[in-house]
Order: sequence, then C-alpha cells, then structure tokens
Amino acid sequence: KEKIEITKEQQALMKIILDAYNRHQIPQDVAKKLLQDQYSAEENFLLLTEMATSQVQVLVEFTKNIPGFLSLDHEDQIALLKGSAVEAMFLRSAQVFSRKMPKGHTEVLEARIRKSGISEEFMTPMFNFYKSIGELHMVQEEQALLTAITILTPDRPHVKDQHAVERLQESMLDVLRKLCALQHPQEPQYFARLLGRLTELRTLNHYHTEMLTSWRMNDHKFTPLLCEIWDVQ
Ligand SMILES: O=C(NC1CCCCC1)[C@H](C1CCCCC1)n1c(-c2ccc(-c3ccccc3)s2)nc2ccccc21
Repeated sequence: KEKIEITKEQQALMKIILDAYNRHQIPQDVAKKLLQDQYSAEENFLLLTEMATSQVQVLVEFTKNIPGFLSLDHEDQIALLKGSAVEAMFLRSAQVFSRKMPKGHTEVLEARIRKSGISEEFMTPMFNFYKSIGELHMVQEEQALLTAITILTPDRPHVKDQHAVERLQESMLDVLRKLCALQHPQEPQYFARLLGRLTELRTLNHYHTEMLTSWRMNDHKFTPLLCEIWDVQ
C-alpha cells in the first residue's frame, strides 16, 4: 500500500484555495429565497441574472487567489474566466442544491426550479447532474479544488499558452487526487468519479444559451457582463 502524502507546499496551496473559496461565497442565499415563494418566470429570470452577475464577480476574486493565475498571459486569464463562468455557475448551483436541508425542502426547491421558466427539456440533464454531485458528498476542499480545476481548463476557446494553464491545473489535480485517496480510502474510483462530473458539466455548458433564450417569457434582458459570459444578444 503506497503511502500517500500531501507535501507542505500542497497543504499551503489547498489552504489558499479553500480560504479563497470560503471568502468568495454569494452573500444572499438563493435557495432560501426560492423556498419562501413561487416566483413568476420573469421574477425568476431576474433572480438568475442577479445571482449570476454577483457569482461572476465572486468567481473573479476566487480566481485571482489561485497561485500562478495572475502570472498567466492577461488575455488568457480573461479567456479562462469567460470559458468557465457558466460551468462554475452550474457547479455552484449543484452544491447549493445538494446542501443538507430540513426534511422536504430539497423537494420543494426542485419543484420551484422545475416551474421557474426553464424549458422542460433541460430539467433531466440538469437534475441528473445535481444529484450526481450530491451523491459524491464532497468536502469543502474537494469543492474548492474542483472549481479551481474547472477554471484552469487549458482547452477553452482563445487560450494561447495552453501548457502554462495545464501546469497549474496539473498541480491542482495532484492535490485533489491525494485528498480523495485520503478522504475516501474505501473508494479508489472516487477521484475518477469526481473528474467524470466535469465532463457532465461541459454538456450543461452546451445547453446554457438555449436555456436562457427559451425561458418562458418574452423580452429577455441581460446585463453587458452576462452578454459576455452567456453568449447572448
Ligand atoms: O440562482 C440560481 N443559481 C445560482 C447561480 C449562481 C451561483 C448560485 C446559484 C438558479 C435559480 C433557478 C430557479 C430560478 C432562479 C435562479 N439555480 C439553478 C440554475 C438553473 C439554471 C441555471 C442557468 C445558469 C446559467 C445559464 C443558464 C441557466 S442556474 N440551479 C439551482 C439549484 C439550486 C438553487 C438555485 C439554482
């Protein structure tokens, strides 16, 4: 049985990522809001644009704390943020959805989201993803590292120096691999399952523009930031 050891610098890296992840959380809790009332499609769309706008700002702050990120080519930094923002949104949504809630609350939340205005066809892939994330019972460190790994995906559109991004991502993947082996010793496949979720995340990314434009209302208004991030308008 090979001895898995997280080195001192890997521990320091994990602490930086976890602190940044915890520091940059959305202030108001969208799940609480959704559990309070059933909103109209228009109100839900507005809620999503507000949540998404603040989440992008939070994501930028988190990303700036990833060691090495600010040393990347500046245009590549933008390309990585633009390319990962939607996936980070779905990953965060999955974590919000999978949080331990009082009896019956998750069912109410799911029902509210199903009636939020998003077209029916996207519900199955979206909730399959949320439930598959929930089944992993990720610890905070794993969630934070997975978000950093998603941001540091080398093959986003317009990234010039992919190797520089690969090197940063690889150091995150190595820490995550060791953490998974230590946290889930009975599940040697756990790390692979975690990475498999990133593939599922990309398919959700693929749907996002259509999810927005098919929102059951007319005249969809987006902020300039979201037009950039969501490839709409
Ligand atoms: O507010 C939300 N998510 C925040 C985003 C930022 C980070 C925190 C979470 C929305 C609400 C859904 C119901 C209507 C209001 C908005 N939400 C979603 C999404 C479904 C579809 C989404 C999307 C994203 C981009 C593009 C196209 C579609 S996000 N899944 C959730 C699971 C649990 C709690 C909220 C959840």
